[in-house]
Order: sequence, then structure tokens, then C-alpha cells
Amino acid sequence: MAQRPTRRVFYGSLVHATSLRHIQACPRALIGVSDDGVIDWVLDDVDSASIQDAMISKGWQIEDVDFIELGFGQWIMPGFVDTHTHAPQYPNMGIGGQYELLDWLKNVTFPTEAKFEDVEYAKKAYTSVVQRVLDCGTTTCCYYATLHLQATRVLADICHAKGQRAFIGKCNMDRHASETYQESSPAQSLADTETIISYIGSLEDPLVQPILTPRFAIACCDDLLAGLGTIASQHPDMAIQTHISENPSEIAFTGELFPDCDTYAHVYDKFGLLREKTILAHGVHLKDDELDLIKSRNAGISHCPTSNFHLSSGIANVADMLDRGIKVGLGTDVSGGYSPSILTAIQHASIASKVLAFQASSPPDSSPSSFSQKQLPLSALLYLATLGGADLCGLSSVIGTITPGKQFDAILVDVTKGGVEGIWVEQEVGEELGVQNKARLLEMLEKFLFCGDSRNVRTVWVKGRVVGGAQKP
Ligand SMILES: Nc1nc2[nH]cnc2c(=O)[nH]1
Ligand SMILES: [Zn+2]
Repeated sequence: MAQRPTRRVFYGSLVHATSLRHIQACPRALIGVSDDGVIDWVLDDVDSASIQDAMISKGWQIEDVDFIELGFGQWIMPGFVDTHTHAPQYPNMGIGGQYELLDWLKNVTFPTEAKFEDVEYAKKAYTSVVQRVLDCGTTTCCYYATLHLQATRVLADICHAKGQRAFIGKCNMDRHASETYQESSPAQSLADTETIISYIGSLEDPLVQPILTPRFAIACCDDLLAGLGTIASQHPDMAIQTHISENPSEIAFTGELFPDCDTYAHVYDKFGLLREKTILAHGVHLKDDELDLIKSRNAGISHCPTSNFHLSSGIANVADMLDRGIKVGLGTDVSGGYSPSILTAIQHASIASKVLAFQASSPPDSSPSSFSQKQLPLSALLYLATLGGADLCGLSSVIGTITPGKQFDAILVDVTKGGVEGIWVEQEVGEELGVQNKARLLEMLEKFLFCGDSRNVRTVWVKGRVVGGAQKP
């Protein structure tokens, strides 16, 4: 029996942000994806009559491939990168918005996370969390797990089985949490961290990677932070995630606990935890010298605007971070944030930038290269959700755009479905693929980013494998 071809060619619209300032929108792209899930070639503008010739020019024959032609209102774009979320907090999503951070952790979050001591509970919860996140179009996700070793293994296994690209961190926290939910000693916490690192390293596919995860400075004693710094130095390539400067009471308490450190960022730096691929969630109240330090260490910020609004933390000045050349990605921060979808983070990142812009006391910098005191343009929003997030995780050469040599981590968007109103009116009057010109495509993209939801995410691929979506083929 003839083998089913596994090389795929997509014909239709392609949209991706290649920089903070530029969206490439190609209404008639032809994309060749190899059977190992790598993007082999991309042609920007191919007439429908020239498809076969175009493929032949790449050495591909139409009979040897799965050929997928996109319809009206559909396009391929990179999958989203969620640079900060808490898998064990999904059961709590939407609950606890009356609290600010420290009370919210005590009253809502720690009791929920404690339940993950039960491995069966963890299996059930994490199975549905990971599928939900994939169905939202998130192809790469940086997950905090809980402090539990077994449950963290379960989360890694589920991401591995479902094929999500993921960073999985067993949370380190040995103080200032609760009597029933904190680790017994730094030694225990560090030993479990080493165990999870080697366990995740033993999974045969490098899609799932370990990430060092000190919860935040308040929850880690000096010995624990020092031990994590040692582990970090033994794994110079490993990513690190933590929280920083989210809430005024948190910052004040951190200052009391680390009186020898000038700022919050200096605490992490002192212990060797501020470096390339360090993902700092929030950064709402960072001072100038902290921003300088973060930039000098080549670390970056996960902007979590939904959470920053929901827990009344404040508004992070992303425009200023971008002007300083600091890496920024988006995070849902469930369940500080109440949505698993990066679309919600995009919407709130836009609103946050507008609030800062209209509260500014001076006129915006007139330089077109400055984002400061201006609303974030669509290109920046899309960039933060894709390539910017990838860059923060050290994956910008692997994912984040639909570019030859990168892996096919992508979504097929369909704005004729679900809750995106208004698009199909033009379709009724005869608009077809060829007429879906660049301006129209950008308009549809904007509508998807602001009015869309997971019903519009038709298919989700990671490394060429279908892993989710509203309508898997
Ligand atoms: N938003 C948020 N901030 C934190 N700081 C320490 N832990 C957490 C957490 O779980 N969520
Ligand atoms: Zn968080």
C-alpha cells in the first residue's frame, strides 16, 4: 500500500510579525512543511495558476504532498507564546479578584495549589489545562507547576504526550507561604529540583524543557536562592522564571527580607538568577536602575496585563521597556489573570498602553522609533504574542515566525466562525481568496485579535503535528 504523504503545502494567507514595527501579510502565500515539521520554504505571492510550477521550483510534486488550500477569512500565523502561566491555578480562574497579591496568594491560590499533592487530581486537572491552552492557540507555554515533584512530572508527561512546546518548573518555596503548603527545607527543594531537571531531560523529545522556578524572593530563603544559583551555573543554558515587582506590599516585604540589596532585581542578581532566558513576570513597578540591570543581564519581562488589572497591581510600562531594548513577551498569568488565551493578554496590553498614554503628563516622544507614551501598535502586540515571547524564551531561531528553517508551530485562524462579527457580509457579496488583499487581511487580523476567541483557532500545530484547535483535520 502506498504510504500517505506527510509533507504539507499550504496555499492561502500568511500573517506574522517579523519585528515590533512590521507585520508581513501575504494573501497568496505558498508554504512547504517537511515531514519532520520544519518549514522548508515559503513563497510570498503565488498566483493560483502557478502553484504547481512554484512547487516544482522547490523540487516538490503536488502528488507527493498533503495540499491544504485555505478559504476566505482564513490564514496561517505563528502559534502564541505564553511566557507566564500557572497550570495548577486553572481551577481558580476568575475567582478572587477582590484581593491584592499577598492576600490572594494566602486565601485563594495556596489552598488550591496544595491539592496537587494528590497525583490523581493533578492528572485530571493538568490534562484539561494543557488541552485548553493548546486549543487557545498557545503552542509554547511557560508553566509554573506546584512545589510537588510527582505532580510536576505529571504536567511534563502531559505536555510531552499532547505535543505542546513547554517549559515546566517545579516551584521552589520554603517560607512565607502556609504551614501545609511550603517545602520543608532548602535541601529538599533543591534535591527535588535536580530530580525534575533530570526527569524532564530524559523525555526523548526536547519540546518539553525544565525551567528553574523560584516562586518569588519572599518565598525563598537565602540558602535556597543560593542553591538555585548554583544549579543555574551548572546549567548555563537553562531558562529561569520568577515574579518581580508586581505589587507595592510585595516589594516592601522583599526590601525588608533582603536589606543588603538595593532593589528587587538586585536580589535575583545577587544569587546568579538574572541572565539570558530569565523570564521576570510582571515588572509593574520597576525602577530605572533595575531596568538597566535587567537589560545589562539580557533578561526580560513577561507582561501580564490581565493579571495586573485583575489583582489591582498596576500597569507595567512596556513601551519604556521596549524603548530600552528589554525583551518582552506576553503572559496570561492564570489565575491572577482570568483567561487562558493570549488574545485576552493582547487586548489588555493594548488597553494598558492606552491608559499610560492618556495619563502621561508630557507629550509623547516625537521620534517614530519610540513607543513611549503611545498606544502599542498592532505590529507590537502581535510581536509580543509570538516572536517577542519566543525571544524571551531563547527560541527566536526556532519558532515565532513562519520562516524557512523554523519549526512549524502555527495556527490556522478562521474568522468566519465563532464570535467575530461582521466579516462574512463581504463574503456573501462574493469576496474570494484572491480578493483578500493585504489591507483586508490586516483588518481581519485586527478583528481576530480584539474580537476573536478559541472558536476562531481552527487548527493548532506544534512542530508540524496537529495538537489542538476547534476543528482538527
Ligand atoms: N500573579 C502571581 N504572583 C505571584 N507571586 C508569587 N506567586 C505568585 C502567583 O502565583 N501569581
Ligand atoms: Zn504568576
